[in-house]
Amino acid sequence: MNSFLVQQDSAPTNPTIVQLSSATRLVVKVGSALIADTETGEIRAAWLDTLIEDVIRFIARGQQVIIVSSGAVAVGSRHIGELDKRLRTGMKHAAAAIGQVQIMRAYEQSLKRRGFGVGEVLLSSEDLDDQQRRLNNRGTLQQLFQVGAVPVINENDTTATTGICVGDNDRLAARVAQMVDAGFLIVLSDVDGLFTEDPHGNPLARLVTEVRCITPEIEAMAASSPARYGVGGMVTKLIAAKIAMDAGCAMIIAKGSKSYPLTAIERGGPSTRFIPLNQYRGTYDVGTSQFA
Ligand SMILES: Nc1ncnc2c1ncn2[C@@H]1O[C@H](COP(=O)(O)OP(=O)(O)O)[C@@H](O)[C@H]1O
Ligand SMILES: N[C@@H](CCC(=O)OP(=O)(O)O)C(=O)O
Repeated sequence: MNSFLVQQDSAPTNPTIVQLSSATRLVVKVGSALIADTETGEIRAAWLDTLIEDVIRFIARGQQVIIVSSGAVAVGSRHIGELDKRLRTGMKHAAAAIGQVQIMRAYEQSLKRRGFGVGEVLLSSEDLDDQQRRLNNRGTLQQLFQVGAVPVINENDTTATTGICVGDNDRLAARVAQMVDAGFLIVLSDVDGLFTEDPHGNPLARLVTEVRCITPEIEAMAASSPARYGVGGMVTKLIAAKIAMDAGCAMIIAKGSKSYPLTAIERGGPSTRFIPLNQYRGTYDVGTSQFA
């Protein structure tokens, strides 16, 4: 049997409803193009409100939700008049420092309207590599849940340079999911999921709805990002999927640009689901590495 299923017809829905309610803990990763308008760099506050409503609904049913949010550079660039250019490292740090404040303010305002607080957690690669730091971060996240604050994580961009950074929030989110033993990592992006090729390059590319094993064939589908602020494209999302699946966490990639993006996934909207071995209900032949 194939290790992935390609959606063959034009119906924009998944055949299986995703049971997000089954997880105690979820990590939701928000891509730059969702939080910041791609043309103006302005925060998409109305959209953010609908995401937060979804998050609060999950919390109300007893789940813990951690948000990993990109967008600091995209939002900050607008404030330093560099929206149209690829930024040099120093300028990127400045943009991130400015943008991060704006983003957190938007999360805070939206959560406050619903009676919740927000906790900003900025992580570097050392925070994830070092066991003691990982334990400290886990503890902090747990405390935030207890006091009714939703953790919003980003990479500590002002200190991140090549070699000492995670580099993209797909991997960061996967490592956070691993750190907190999340049941689901939901990657909200500007595409419905993994396609057989970059759909922006080939409109005939087909959506892959389910991946049980990241084979070289799957890896060959992924390209990097043509977007101005997106980092890594599908390449880093597949690396993230590997990290998550190895940790027993299912990962979902879905387009998050419309209102209530988590509700859309739960209602069976289009997505790619990466299912780890421990959640797969069929049989797996270790000898042939095949699913049946
Ligand atoms: N096989 C593929 N399937 C879907 N998207 C792909 C693929 N290969 C490359 N991409 C690109 O990846 C982009 C999403 O990644 P990115 O721009 O980094 O978004 P985000 O900000 O959500 O992380 C898509 O817009 C698409 O152009
Ligand atoms: N830490 C960066 C995000 C980098 C990143 O991975 O962006 P994206 O590919 O849009 O998730 C920022 O906040 O601008």
